[in-house]
Amino acid sequence: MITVHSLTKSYRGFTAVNDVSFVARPGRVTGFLGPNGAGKSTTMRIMVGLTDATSGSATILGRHFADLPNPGREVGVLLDASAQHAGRTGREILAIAQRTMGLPVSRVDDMLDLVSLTERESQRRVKNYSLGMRQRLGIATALIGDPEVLILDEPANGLDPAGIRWMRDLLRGYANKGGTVLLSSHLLHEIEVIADDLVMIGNGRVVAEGTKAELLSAAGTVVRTPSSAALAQALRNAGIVVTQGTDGTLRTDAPADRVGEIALDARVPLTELRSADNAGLEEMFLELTADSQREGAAA
Ligand SMILES: Nc1ncnc2c1ncn2[C@@H]1O[C@H](COP(=O)(O)OP(=O)(O)OP(=O)(O)O)[C@@H](O)[C@H]1O
Repeated sequence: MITVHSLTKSYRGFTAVNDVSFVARPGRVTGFLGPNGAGKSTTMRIMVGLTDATSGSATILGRHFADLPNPGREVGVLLDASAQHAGRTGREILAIAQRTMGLPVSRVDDMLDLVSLTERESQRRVKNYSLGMRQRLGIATALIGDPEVLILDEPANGLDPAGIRWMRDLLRGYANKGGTVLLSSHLLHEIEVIADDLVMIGNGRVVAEGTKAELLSAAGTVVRTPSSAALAQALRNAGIVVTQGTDGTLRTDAPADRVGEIALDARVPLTELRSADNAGLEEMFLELTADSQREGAAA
C-alpha cells in the first residue's frame, strides 16, 4: 500500500506538486497518468526519499521510505532506467543489489530469466544496452528483493510492442499475487490496458481519480444523428444532460440503451450509438489536463 497525503512540493515559488492525495492498494495496478511536467516524477521521487516534500507525506506500507529497514525488500523502484552505472554489466548490477539486500545468489539468474536478458547480454556493459534492455534490467533490479510494492516511472519507454505486452503480463501477475503497483505514464492507452485504478494529474494537482471502471462509466455515451437538435431536446426532456461534441456527436451521462430508447420514441434516426469507453477516457484526459498541456501553458 502506498499512501500519499496532501503532498506539496514547491521550487522557489513554483508549485510542481500541489496538495496531492491518493492511495495505491495491494492487489491492484494503479496508473499514475498525466502530461509532461504534470508532477508525476516529483511525486514518485518524494515517495522514495530522493526529494523532500514541502508539506504533506508519502508512506509505503505505513512508513516513510527512509524508515524502511531494508527498503529493497519492501519496495522495488525504477525511476530512470538510464541512471544505472554505465560501466557495469547487467549481471554485476544485479549481483550488487542481491548482496546489498542479503539475498541468495540464485536470485540474480532468476531475475535475468524473468526479464529475458540472455547470459551473453547480462555480461555486456550497460552503456551498450538499448533503452528497452535497460528497462528490463531496471525491472529486474526492482523485483530482486521480492518486494510488496513496485514504483515504476514510465517503465514502458523504449520497449517494443512485445516488450510492452511482456511487462503488462508481469505486472498483472505481480498484482494478482497481492503486490501493489504504481506506474506512471503520459500515454493514456498504455495505462488504460493494464491499470485497475487511475490517478490523473495535471498541473501538479489530481484532476480525476477512481477505478478504471468508474472513470469509464463516467465517460457516458456518444450518439450521432442527422437530427441532432431534435435528439438533444428529447434527451433534455427526459432529464438527461447533453453536451455537443466538437465532431458533431452528442455526449450524455446516460447509458447507451436509454439513449437508444429515447431516440426511438422521438423517431430520430441514429448513425452512431456507443458507450464512450476508450475514446471517452481519452477525451476526459485531454479535457481534464488541458490547462497543463504545454501548448495551453504557452497561451
Ligand atoms: N529540481 C527542480 N527544480 C525546479 N523545477 C523542477 C525540479 N524538478 C521538477 N521541476 C518542475 O516540476 C514540474 C513537474 O515535473 P515532473 O518531472 O514531476 O513532471 P512529470 O509529470 O514527471 O513529467 P514527464 O512526463 O515529462 O516526466 C515541471 O514543471 C518541472 O520543470
